[in-house]
Amino acid sequence: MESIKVGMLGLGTVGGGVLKIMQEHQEKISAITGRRLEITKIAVRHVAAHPEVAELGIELTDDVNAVLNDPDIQIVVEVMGGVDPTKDYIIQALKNGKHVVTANKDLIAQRGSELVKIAQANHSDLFYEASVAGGIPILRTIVNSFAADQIEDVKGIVNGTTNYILTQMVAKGMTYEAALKSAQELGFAESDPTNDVKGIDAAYKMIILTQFAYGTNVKLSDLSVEGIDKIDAVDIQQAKSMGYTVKLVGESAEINDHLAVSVAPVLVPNDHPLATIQNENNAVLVKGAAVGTTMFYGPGAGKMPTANSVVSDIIATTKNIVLGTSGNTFNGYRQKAALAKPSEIFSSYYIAVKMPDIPGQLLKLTQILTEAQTSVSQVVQTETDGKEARVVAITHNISLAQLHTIIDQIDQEASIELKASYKVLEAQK
Ligand SMILES: NC(=O)C1=CN([C@@H]2O[C@H](COP(=O)(O)OP(=O)(O)OC[C@H]3O[C@@H](n4cnc5c(N)ncnc54)[C@H](OP(=O)(O)O)[C@@H]3O)[C@@H](O)[C@H]2O)C=CC1
Ligand SMILES: N[C@@H](CC=O)C(=O)O
Repeated sequence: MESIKVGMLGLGTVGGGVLKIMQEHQEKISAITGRRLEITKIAVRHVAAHPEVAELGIELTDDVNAVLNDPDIQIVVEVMGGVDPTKDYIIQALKNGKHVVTANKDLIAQRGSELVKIAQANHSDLFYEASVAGGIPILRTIVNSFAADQIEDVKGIVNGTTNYILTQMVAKGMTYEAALKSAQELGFAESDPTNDVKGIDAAYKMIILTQFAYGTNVKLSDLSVEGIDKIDAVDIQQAKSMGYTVKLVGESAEINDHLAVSVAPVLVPNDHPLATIQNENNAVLVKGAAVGTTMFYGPGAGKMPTANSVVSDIIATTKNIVLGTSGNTFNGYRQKAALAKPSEIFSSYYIAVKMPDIPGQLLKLTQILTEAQTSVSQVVQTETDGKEARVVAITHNISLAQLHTIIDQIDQEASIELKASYKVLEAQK
């Protein structure tokens, strides 16, 4: 059987999983592709840290050019992460006629369309299924199974680390810091977890999902992004007592031909499917005009689930090599859509404030809400020490513009302090 040589950049959490699957499932992969896939070279930073590789007859190097310029290597698997210098390495691989598989959402979200164009010009594949929702085959599903439908909304939990942290805080009463440390030890978090906890990692995934769902390229500054790093445990408990679970939710919706893409902590009703997603698992709800709402669920981070997606891309690329074709996953096919205005985006909101526990104070809050033409479904005083009270209001559906007015008015009222404002997800019908 003919062989196809594969080179890798990176051998960390994901790379280690790719190597394991490629070794253990070699026979099955050969049967499916008709080619023997052979990892011949792996570039890492610290060669001495990977003594196990020499025993496998694989060359380990700290020189990425040894992989990128090897004329025998046909597929380069990039699992080292980061944008620079990784982007240049991928460009070099593509210009050298190699096919590229990557798990790098930071890079694809920021420079994906440029890379796809280079891949197309060089008749190479550039696949990145693992970049969104780890082990869930969501990109290929959108490309293949939603091709005939018109997608109206994509929303879900697309960051494993933050969902793991929130689950541990709610279920085990763990502190935020302890839960983050555990997510890092389990290999879910990025090498620098800032992007995870600040919602940026989820935002990158929503940028890629938006491109796949609507054919439109958006950039990070087009999104409204908030992470979980500022959530107060009091609000998590308060939400719980009101029948909600706090989740970091990404949403990309088409509203009157305008796009609204966001990532933020959201109160999810306990009977909504997203409320049941635990630990590092992810779930993506895709609403199509014809099919209605569908849900895709599975592990969103971690060694083996992510590696499974990477290897499925390696197999897809190999099949293309055998067929003599190339099939770039995607590129934006529409002009940039306008972004939805705050007056077009509607939701119910959870608003938490602190105020002196004196008669007449609550009236000031209700006046602010009334002036913004906002009615509420619930107002509760959640705690008081006799001097200061915490009050939570859940609004009916209002526009984001109305929410901005309410927040501005609260900021101007010296005796009321805004503690939190979160979107409340509609019950799933
Ligand atoms: N972890 C996860 O659950 C998921 C990760 N991803 C993405 O996969 C990619 C890899 O993540 P992960 O495996 O967790 O990362 P790790 O930090 O575990 O591994 C990174 C690897 O890349 C190597 N590396 C880093 N910089 C260089 C460089 N300049 N030259 C050569 N080698 C380098 C490191 O070498 P050394 O070993 O010597 O330090 C290491 O082997 C990232 O893009 C990440 O966002 C996507 C989905 C899920
Ligand atoms: N850090 C990411 C890894 C997968 O993309 C996450 O936690 O989801």
